[in-house]
Amino acid sequence: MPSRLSDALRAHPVHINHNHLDLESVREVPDSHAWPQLSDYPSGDLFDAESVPVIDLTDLTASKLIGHACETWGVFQVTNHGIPMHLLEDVEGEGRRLFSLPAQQKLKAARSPDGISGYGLARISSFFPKRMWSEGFTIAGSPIEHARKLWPEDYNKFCDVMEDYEKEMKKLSSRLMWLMMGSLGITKEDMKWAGPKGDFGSASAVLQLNSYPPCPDPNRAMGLAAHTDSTLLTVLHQNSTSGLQVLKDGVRWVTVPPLSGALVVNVGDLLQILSNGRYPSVLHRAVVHRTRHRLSIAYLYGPPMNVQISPLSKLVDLKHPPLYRSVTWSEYLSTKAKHFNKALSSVRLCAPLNGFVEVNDHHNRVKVG
Ligand SMILES: C=C1C[C@]23C[C@@]1(O)CC[C@H]2[C@@]12CCC[C@@](C)(C(=O)O1)[C@H]2[C@@H]3C(=O)O
Ligand SMILES: O=C(O)CCC(=O)C(=O)O
Ligand SMILES: [Fe+2]
Repeated sequence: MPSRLSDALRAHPVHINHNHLDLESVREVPDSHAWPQLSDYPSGDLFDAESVPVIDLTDLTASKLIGHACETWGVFQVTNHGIPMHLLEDVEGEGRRLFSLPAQQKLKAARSPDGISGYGLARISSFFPKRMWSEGFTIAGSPIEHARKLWPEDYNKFCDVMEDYEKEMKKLSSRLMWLMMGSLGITKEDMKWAGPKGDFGSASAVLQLNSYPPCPDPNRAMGLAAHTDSTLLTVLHQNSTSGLQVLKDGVRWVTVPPLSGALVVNVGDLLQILSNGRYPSVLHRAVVHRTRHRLSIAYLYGPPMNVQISPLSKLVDLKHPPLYRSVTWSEYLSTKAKHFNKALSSVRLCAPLNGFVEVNDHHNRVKVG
């Protein structure tokens, strides 16, 4: 059974031609990038009656607020999270430096079909007939091999910043996990895989840098198509240009506004499984802007590759039967690579008794063009 992320994904190579159009230079959206139908659900923006919760992590009631946000939104923003502002600026700066390299240089570090790290289009691109208006760079483990291809003489700064950022994100994600678990009444005794110190020391994670160049006709293009993350949770830093939208109550897209210094936290599919459906993963997408370049950095956080994740026994009883079979992150990523938005339903055991519709059911109704 694969114990490394790279081995888990090797079984499902994704063949995408990364040698794509230079999006910065085109004046019109070409047919290859024109999405026929972007109005699957209305997106309110300025008229949104309610907005994504913003939670101060030093608030004594943070755990309760987070639990409520996970149940009702599947996403929230955190402030006072302890990540130094200069590190957020540095990671954004290094991301910008990478994406502003000439296309030919970036392609030297292209992700291989059976690889996980490197430059290229989003993995989910292969499920869509149209191209997305974005490019990405994925880091799993050390970034050195790919960074060296981008900057043969000058890769240290990039690697140092990314490694510092990953270290800080790992600590923050462990803290967020306990705040989430606390809100479900789960303690260290219930989560042995959190390790003897309870710090989720052997958790796995991937860092994904996303770049969304300005687009001449943003209503016809899609930055990153609607998806849920296969994670326990994702921590996202976005620059000052908005674009991230979440599907609220299965009926409308709500923009997550950039707040200086705040970080966005998403519930992923594995947390939906672990919480036995109490905290559903959030369907989200990124739209693009006519004149502004958008950048985001996602820290995709999951359990150790080979730990079986199943509904926590404290959350299972006669009224709440287990909704999912157990699955490792490694197996789940392979399933996602094969079945995309049907992955969660494919590990489902039975329909919920409370009649609530799981987010995955909405996926099947999202028009993908
Ligand atoms: C660990 C992973 C999650 C991810 C697939 C991947 O193997 C590496 C990149 C991740 C990412 C980032 C952009 C959106 C997403 C759906 C994708 O295409 O690649 C996620 C994947 C995921 O969460 O399933
Ligand atoms: O750019 C964004 O806001 C979303 C990125 C995202 O969803 C991802 O990397 O998984
Ligand atoms: Fe995502």
